[in-house]
This record gives sequence, structure tokens and C-alpha cells, in this order.
Amino acid sequence: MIEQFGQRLQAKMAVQGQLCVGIDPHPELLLKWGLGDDVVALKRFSHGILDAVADLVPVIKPQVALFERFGSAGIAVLEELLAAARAAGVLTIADAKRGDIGSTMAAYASAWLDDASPLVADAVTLSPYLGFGSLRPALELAERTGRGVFVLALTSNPEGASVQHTGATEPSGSVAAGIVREASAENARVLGQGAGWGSTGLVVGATVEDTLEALEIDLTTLRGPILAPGLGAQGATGADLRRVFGAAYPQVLATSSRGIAAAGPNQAALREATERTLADL
Ligand SMILES: O=C(O)c1cc(=O)[nH]c(=O)n1[C@@H]1O[C@H](COP(=O)(O)O)[C@@H](O)[C@H]1O
Repeated sequence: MIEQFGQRLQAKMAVQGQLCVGIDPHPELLLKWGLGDDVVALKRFSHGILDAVADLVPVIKPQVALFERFGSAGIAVLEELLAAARAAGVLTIADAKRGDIGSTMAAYASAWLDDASPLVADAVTLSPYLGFGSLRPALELAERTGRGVFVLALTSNPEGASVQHTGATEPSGSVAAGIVREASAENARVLGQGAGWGSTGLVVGATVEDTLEALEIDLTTLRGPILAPGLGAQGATGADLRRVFGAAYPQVLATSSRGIAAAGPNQAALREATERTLADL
């Protein structure tokens, strides 16, 4: 039987901690590393971070958009990076935020979650705002291949509230609460009476402050991982995460991209920034 993503992630986090290092090759960071804004730089930057943190953290999260901006050559770098992480035993979350009508969703799912795809990752981020049900092809493929998904629920950007908080005063609750319910039901379906985490995770920004309480969302019902961006560059700290997530904190995989990369390109400095962030968590 294939070991499912949720179980693999939970086991790795128990040993290595709750930090995911994001790989976001922004032009200004490439410049700060003394590099140009080109594909050679993209490769040096992304492999530089992977090499520095591979034995320290359970997961890396390349931001797909920042590879796509170099076209096919950038995608080739992403393919190599995903393969190198696999070889180093680091789990990967492709941050692609895909979401489309079911038939197209099946193609996105095969790009990121199918064993045969050159872009295969251990998990992919998905947007449920065409309806949670539209993600079904990805949920099914993830289950078949032992991979996972992280579904946007409450994002870290201030504009997210205009969609995600909608309905908060209705009896059915907010849009975000509905996403949490559907993801929890999916894990309950797959896990049944089994213990541990399912492979349907959620994305909840570390910056949402008291929103969880206000929207009456209990993330411990998820029985799965919570990807929490917002650490470092967006201002959140380990203490904020513990306060925001409360009883669900053990499920949190905090992610930091610019906050770690800004310490580079020196490998010792990248490791030091990573170890400091792990300690804060
Ligand atoms: O899905 C994500 O990872 C994500 C969701 C969210 O709500 N907010 C958010 O910042 N992200 C991503 O997380 C990363 C955050 O980067 P830093 O702010 O540099 O740590 C970026 O790649 C964002 O696209």
C-alpha cells in the first residue's frame, strides 16, 4: 500500500519541526545575491537554498510563478529542483494555486501529482473558489499516488477577506468555514477510523489574527496539515502562530520564503536563518 502524503509529512515534521522553506526567486532577491535576473541565476538561487536547508527542514515550497516568468527554461529549472529535492529526501509543495472546471482540473492534477509528470511534487496548492467540488480530480489523483493538496481557506493577504469572510453572519457560516468543512470531510472519508493526518491540507495565513475565532472555525477538525504563510517578510512570528492557531498549532507547517532567502547566498547564513526560524517555532 502507498504511504499517503499526510502520514509522510506528519512523520517528517515530528523529527524536523514545523518549517517549510519557500523558494521564491524574486528579481530583487536574485540581485541581492549578486546575480542577474536570468535562468542561470534562477538555478543558482533555488539550488543554493535547497542545498543549504535540505537536512534541516521537512519541506520546501517553490513558488511556481517565479519560475514561469522565464518560460520553458524556468520550468526546466523547476523540474530539476523538484527532482533534486526528491533525491535529497525533502518533501515538495508546488505552490501553483491551481483551480478550474473539473475537466481542466484533471490536467492540472496530472501535471503536479502524477508519477509520470516531469513536474511531479509531493503536494500542490489549490484554489477552491470555483467550488470545492471542482477540485475532485486532484483529490482523487493525490489519493491514488500518495500525494497531497493544500486548499486555500483564509489567505494571508488583506484582500482575501472580501471573498473568504462572506456569509459569516448567515446560519451556514462563512465561505472559508465551508472550505474547512469540506476539507475535513475529505480527510474523514479517506482516514475513516484510522489515526494520523489525511492528505488534504489547508492554507491559512499566519497573519489572520483573531479571524478563526470570529468565523467560528475549529481547525482541529481537519485531521490534516495547515500550511501557514506569513512568517518573516509578512511580519508574523512563532508566538503569533501559537496564538492564532491555538490547539491546532501542532498541525501547522509554517512557511517562510523571503525571510530565509534574504540571508543568502552564503550557505552558513542561510542555515543560521533557518535554524533560528525553527527555534522560534
Ligand atoms: O499558498 C501560499 O503559499 C500562500 C498563501 C497565502 O495566503 N499567502 C502567501 O503568502 N502564500 C505564498 O507564500 C509565500 C510567502 O512568501 P514570503 O512572504 O516571502 O514568506 C509566497 O510564495 C506566497 O505566494
